[in-house]
Amino acid sequence: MSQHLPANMVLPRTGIGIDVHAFAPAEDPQPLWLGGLFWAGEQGLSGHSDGDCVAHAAADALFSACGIGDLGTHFGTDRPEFAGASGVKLLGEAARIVRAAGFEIGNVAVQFVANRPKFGPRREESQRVLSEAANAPVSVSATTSDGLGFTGRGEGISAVATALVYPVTVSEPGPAKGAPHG
Ligand SMILES: Nc1ccn([C@@H]2O[C@H](COP(=O)(O)O)[C@@H](O)[C@H]2O)c(=O)n1
Ligand SMILES: C[C@@]1(CO)OP(=O)(O)OP(=O)(O)OC[C@H]1O
Repeated sequence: MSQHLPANMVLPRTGIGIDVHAFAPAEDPQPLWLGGLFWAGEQGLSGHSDGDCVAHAAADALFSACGIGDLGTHFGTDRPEFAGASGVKLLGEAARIVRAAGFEIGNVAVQFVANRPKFGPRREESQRVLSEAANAPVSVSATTSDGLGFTGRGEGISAVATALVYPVTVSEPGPAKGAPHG
């Protein structure tokens, strides 16, 4: 498909990502990693990796924006090297893949749904860690689902993310100033 755009106009591209992880069962407790941070004393999430659904949703939104598949395409659960991998590492790797595919990242916005952990006091810290991983602005917000659904029952955490990317075109260098024409 070809798009007809005015000369010199570059369209940014949006992407979306959703990720959900269940809390690990009491008989197999896990540390909680969320938004790139360790949350001492909080119930952890289960997963092939560290279960950081905020970082995963952000990575998925980046892949979605570029049209280059999703988390499973790049970090499948059949890949032993990603067992226990940190969300920060996966987000950093996703950003590297996105740039290798010819895009730059405008920003990523993530919201997660959970009763706990109480996110507000650590928002800045989380945004700093994730933004450093992506080398682009990542904002994170949180909400409860007012006690409703699996997040309300405390069975797991869900996260949704959007991303904005734009294609990077490497322009040919023009003629040097003063160079003869023709
Ligand atoms: N895990 C969470 C959930 C929410 N917050 C903050 O509380 C605000 C109110 O949440 P409601 O679901 O009751 O609307 C929300 O806007 C967040 O600022 C939080 O810090 N951590
Ligand atoms: C991240 C991967 C890979 O370790 O495993 P999980 O931690 O299970 O996470 P999920 O969000 O289900 O995405 C699939 C995988 O790519």
